[in-house]
Amino acid sequence: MSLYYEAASVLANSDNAGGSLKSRLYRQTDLKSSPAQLFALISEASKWSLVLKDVIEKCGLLREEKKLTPILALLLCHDLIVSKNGVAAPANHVLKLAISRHKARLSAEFTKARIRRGYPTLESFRGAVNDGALEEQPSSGVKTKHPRWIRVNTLKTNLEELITTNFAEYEKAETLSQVMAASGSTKIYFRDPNIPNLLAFPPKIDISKSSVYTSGKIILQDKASCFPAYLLNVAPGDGDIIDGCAAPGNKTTHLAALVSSCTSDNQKPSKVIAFERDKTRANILQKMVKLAAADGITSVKAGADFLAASPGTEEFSNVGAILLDPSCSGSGIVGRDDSVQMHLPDASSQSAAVPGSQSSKKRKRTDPSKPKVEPTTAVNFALDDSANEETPLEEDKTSERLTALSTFQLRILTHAMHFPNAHKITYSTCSIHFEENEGVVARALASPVAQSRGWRILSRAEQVDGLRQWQRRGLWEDEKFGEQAELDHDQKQLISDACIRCEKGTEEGTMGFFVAALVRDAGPNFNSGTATLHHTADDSEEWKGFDDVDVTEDKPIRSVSPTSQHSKKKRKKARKNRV
Ligand SMILES: C[S@@+](CC[C@H](N)C(=O)[O-])C[C@H]1O[C@@H](n2cnc3c(N)ncnc32)[C@H](O)[C@@H]1O
Repeated sequence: MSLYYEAASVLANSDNAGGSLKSRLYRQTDLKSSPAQLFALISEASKWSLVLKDVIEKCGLLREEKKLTPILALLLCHDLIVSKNGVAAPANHVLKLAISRHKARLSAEFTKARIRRGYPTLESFRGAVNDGALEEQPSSGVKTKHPRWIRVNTLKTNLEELITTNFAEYEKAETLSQVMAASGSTKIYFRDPNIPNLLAFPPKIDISKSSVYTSGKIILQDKASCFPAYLLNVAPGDGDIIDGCAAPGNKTTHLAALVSSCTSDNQKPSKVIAFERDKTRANILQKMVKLAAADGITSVKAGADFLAASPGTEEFSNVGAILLDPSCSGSGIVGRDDSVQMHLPDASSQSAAVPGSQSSKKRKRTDPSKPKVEPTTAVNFALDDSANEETPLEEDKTSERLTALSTFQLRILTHAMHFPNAHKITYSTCSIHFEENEGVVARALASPVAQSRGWRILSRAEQVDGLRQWQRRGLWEDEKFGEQAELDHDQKQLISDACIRCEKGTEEGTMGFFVAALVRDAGPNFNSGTATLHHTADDSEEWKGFDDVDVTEDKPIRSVSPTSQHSKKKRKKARKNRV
């Protein structure tokens, strides 16, 4: 199948696959074209689609070329008249022939469209399109821009070096809102006040081809996604650290950087042990770890299920901290390629402009003196947090699915509590749902393992500087917890205040996110050696049954709710001592 047919089929998404374009391409294994090439074609064509839709309609292309669907026409027209590389097909290819015979008319209409919009040169037109200046505003009139967050990879460079070399031409902005409102070509950055070594750049900055990215000196990581590793507050003597659900590896490499920065020469170096159950994603994880120069510190357990790791074994005897970022609904993800919205030409359109139609309306003029910005034809696959979810489920918010996910998440969290020398855990999701967030944390705190091992929530006052000051905290939804009678107001208040939330579409410029830290005050060696899952003295029969649930996100989950599995009495007693 040609590149264009493949791109059209991905866009048509006839299987109704969930997730962003990038994650769909990333998952599809039967593609002939490279996912990166397909992504570049689709995202570039989408940027121009508002313009090209008019051009195609004015030429009456779809009436004359019956072989072309609106999507194919748009992709081909983009490559024929916008892309510097032209149509990527042999000269006698049926699609190339179909589009090429209209080149003169399409080019003429394209020129008229440019002049009508007030751009004297093609380069100024390209610049405006790349900056998103031609994008339609939503009907609300409010368009939230999401900054491009960049974490400086301190395993390879440092912040000072980066801003005096790679970003030497960039000016420091005073506020995040300045950056969020800036065009992609504006050279400014904002230094984040909450997370060290984190910078925000204008939303449309294209960094994926730059050597600073391809060399691993920077990681494209949303601010919220930096919270878990930082909240873990890695300290000398913490021992090894597990990342239980690691791919693609943004938090793993962040952890490795933090571990490395607090390890002194005379100390036994700590290791990051990164579990990833999915083999394909584990490959990406391995690449990311290597690129970030975290491979010396990190041991990747490719294809390994964290739930199958036996806490009591020698291999994990030195594990002091655990980061858990399990699969979730992905409802907080801000897909950067959400902007892959094609304005498709109407097949029945006439060659003359329809009065009052979009095509005949005047478009906003932007400053044509803006510096030239080349459109990206990059085939470099920039990996950011939109790839964190292997099966994002934005559309799927049914309570049944949330119950299944939270059952799995609770299982992961309680499993981590069994590691004999672990004394801190962070639990995070990129979900906005209470059931996957505060609900899981509250239920984990009430579990027998939490009770017997002394796990409690890390209060806001105890949190690391930067996150303690973060204003957006957890919430409590009685009706979704279903066991509210057993937690009093103060306990709910303590949990929600200790939990950290981020909301997408706000002036904080983050994705939707949740994180909480759980700690054991007794510290390392507490209860040492007693924990082996399913065989601990502290696991009640009910919780053992619960631990046995076979949970994979790809299949429906056997419905075993902890509510049905527990005697209310036991849970009430447990909760009383907890929180
Ligand atoms: C939300 S993603 C993690 C994103 C990652 N922490 C990052 O920041 O780049 C969840 C990952 O956990 C993996 N996973 C889910 N269940 C697992 C398990 N039981 N053991 C190991 N990995 C698991 C999934 O395959 C997926 O790659």
